[in-house]
Amino acid sequence: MASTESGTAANTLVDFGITGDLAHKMTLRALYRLEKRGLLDCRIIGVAADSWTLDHLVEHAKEGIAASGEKIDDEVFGRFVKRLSYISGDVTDDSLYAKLAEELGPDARTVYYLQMPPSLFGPIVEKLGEHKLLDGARVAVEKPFGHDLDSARDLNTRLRAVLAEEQLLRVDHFLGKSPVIELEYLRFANLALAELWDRKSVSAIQITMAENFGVEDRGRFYDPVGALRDVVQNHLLQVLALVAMDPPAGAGADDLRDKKGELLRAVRAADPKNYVRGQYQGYLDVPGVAPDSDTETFAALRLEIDNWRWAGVPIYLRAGKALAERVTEVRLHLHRTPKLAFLPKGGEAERNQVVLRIDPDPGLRIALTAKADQTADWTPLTLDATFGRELGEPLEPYERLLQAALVGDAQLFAREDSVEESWRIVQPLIDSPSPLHVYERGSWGPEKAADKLGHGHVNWHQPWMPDEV
Ligand SMILES: NC(=O)C1=CN([C@@H]2O[C@H](COP(=O)(O)OP(=O)(O)OC[C@H]3O[C@@H](n4cnc5c(N)ncnc54)[C@H](OP(=O)(O)O)[C@@H]3O)[C@@H](O)[C@H]2O)C=CC1
Ligand SMILES: O=C1O[C@H](COP(=O)(O)O)[C@@H](O)[C@H](O)[C@H]1O
Repeated sequence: MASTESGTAANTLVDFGITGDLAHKMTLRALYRLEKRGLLDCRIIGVAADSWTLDHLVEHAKEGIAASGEKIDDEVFGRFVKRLSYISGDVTDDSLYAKLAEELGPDARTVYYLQMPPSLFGPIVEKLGEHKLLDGARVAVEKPFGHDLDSARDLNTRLRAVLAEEQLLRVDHFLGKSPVIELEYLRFANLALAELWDRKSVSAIQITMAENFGVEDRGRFYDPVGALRDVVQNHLLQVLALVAMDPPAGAGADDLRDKKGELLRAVRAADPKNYVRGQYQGYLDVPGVAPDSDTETFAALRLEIDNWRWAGVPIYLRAGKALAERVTEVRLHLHRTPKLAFLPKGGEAERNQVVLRIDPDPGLRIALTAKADQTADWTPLTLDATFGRELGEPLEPYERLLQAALVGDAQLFAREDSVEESWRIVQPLIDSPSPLHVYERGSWGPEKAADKLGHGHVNWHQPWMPDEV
């Protein structure tokens, strides 16, 4: 196994897949933005199959960065380009690694970033090992990490045969989102939140990831995957781990990851009876989708956590494409207060809620109840904070993750145990998928999701949307 120097800043980023879609849409822009902030301190060696010239790659990068809405500063872009070189070749071919070794030279402290088809993660890492290119290096691999529990275990075994766990960074871009990172601080640095964060106060947790667009041009990728594997197994369960874990005992990457792993271990394997699958009308016409596809574009499920903090609190997750809004949020419903005689109508007020909006326009809402003068009834009262306004503009997820990979901070990457536990949790839903319900584009998914999962608890709440400007 290669030796590890986790924590040592890299001076070289080898970007496998630099000509691909993710690079074009997101990661080249993230590197450019790091350059603009003065946070990029390495050379970048791009690797892909295309026999492009460096000039072609530079033009392609510039066009992709501009198309993402980023205003390009020529001086910054010039500095960024000076860092770039490009090697073309097939990653299954040994000659590529000979070229790479020559380009790296003896002094490289390298991060290999694999934004590549996942079937190539194993072969690339093994070739790097065979060519003795892994000593002191880190390897960041994109999602998905496996397509079920067995394949995730196999991939772990294969990668761990040549890499120490500290060298392996499993990317989940949700872990780079600032409100997701903020969860740990908000929860544990504020008594006002910390004291109500358990089953004594919380009656249900709902996590929603809604997208108001369909699969568009990604049919070939999406159809064999579906919503459960695409975003629930990874993004939503990672968020749940941060929402529900106990406080880490220290500041190290493993202190946090220990607590996340512990929480996920306490989540019961999902029950197919508490799972609703949907497919939006028109999905079957998307190019690349099988004409009789049974793939879900919507998944809603109820989970339970067997520990002292959360026993008996239903955890609802839902994610879908072509829904009414684009919004991702975490919502805690608190218990009802007693029916006190002096309160309006002597009746029940709405439950208080705590909402963390992850996207768009991250923020925190506390939903309370008041009685306005002159009225005989309850009036909702919300206390809202918008992080952008209060806390300043954050790094974008890929800026943060690429920078963390380069400086050797593993905290924002998923560890082996949490990835495998997440697959264990959703595996029964993969093995026994529930029936598929077709839903209208622009709706909130199949009505079944509300009926079937909500009964006896709380129904899905309309997400908190940013104010119209
Ligand atoms: N696209 C997205 O929005 C997202 C993608 N991801 C993940 O990122 C990874 C990459 O996805 P994406 O960019 O969409 O994929 P693409 O198919 O667009 O790009 C794949 C890259 O891999 C290169 N490649 C493929 N096979 C070989 C080979 N044998 N030898 C050398 N290079 C090769 C391609 O080079 P060439 O073009 O020259 O053939 C290309 O640069 C995947 O794991 C995906 O799941 C994660 C989140 C979002
Ligand atoms: O990983 C993925 O995430 C995106 C959503 O990411 P976001 O940062 O825009 O919320 C999702 O659209 C895609 O299907 C999935 O592969």
